[in-house]
Amino acid sequence: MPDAAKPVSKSQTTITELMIPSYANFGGKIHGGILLSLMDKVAYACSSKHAGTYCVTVSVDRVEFLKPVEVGELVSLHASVNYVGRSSMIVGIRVEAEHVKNSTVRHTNSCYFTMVAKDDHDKPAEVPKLILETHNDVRRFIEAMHMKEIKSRINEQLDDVKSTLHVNEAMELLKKERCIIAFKDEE
Ligand SMILES: CCCCCCCCCCCCCCCC(=O)SCCNC(=O)CCNC(=O)[C@H](O)C(C)(C)COP(=O)(O)OP(=O)(O)OC[C@H]1O[C@@H](n2cnc3c(N)ncnc32)[C@H](O)[C@@H]1OP(=O)(O)O
Repeated sequence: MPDAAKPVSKSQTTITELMIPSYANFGGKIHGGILLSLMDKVAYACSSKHAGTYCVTVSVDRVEFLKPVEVGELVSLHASVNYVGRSSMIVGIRVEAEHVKNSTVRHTNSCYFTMVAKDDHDKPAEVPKLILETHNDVRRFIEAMHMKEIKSRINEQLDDVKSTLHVNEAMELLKKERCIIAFKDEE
């Protein structure tokens, strides 16, 4: 019988990994794909601890590589379940890069992974309720509720734009953009 509720603290997970030279891109900085893969790993570990089942990644929000990560730094990814629905969980991930020699820690990114728990038949499975033990837990839960709502509004608006867009009529919008229209013969 799965737990009816679990505290946020029970599934909080941190992964720390040394950034080795083979993780670097042509510019010598750590490849974004490596960081994304670590984020996926920690989101999976954290969500499956909460759910007690296999989980899948459904959606990734607010991944922005604003500060490069260097070879030799220790990257720590701190994950916690911020919000639960019926089968979905929003996992917040804080990424920090530590330069061991000069003892500096930089916050490089915070992002949000939506994970869904699956049962043995590959169907979405109900997850335990979340026990909010601190004011931070409550703040993150409420922020996630807002995030979900804003995202759904943005998705609706984008669908609306796509379904009502008439390219020939909208070309006027391109006048100030840095693009050149050069149609080749279209079949
Ligand atoms: C460079 C080196 C590489 C090395 C590499 C190593 C990588 C090391 C990683 C290891 C870590 C392992 C990680 C394994 C995990 C995967 O990798 S999973 C692979 C990628 N993900 C998938 O395949 C998921 C595919 N999608 C699905 O299976 C289905 O769409 C889902 C997610 C089950 C949803 O199914 P559905 O029939 O729509 O079910 P439905 O009941 O409508 O929705 C279920 C829930 O999903 C939510 N949902 C549905 N769509 C969305 C959406 N778009 N956004 C948000 N929520 C949604 C619903 O709101 C609902 O939530 P609740 O109300 O239940 O809370």
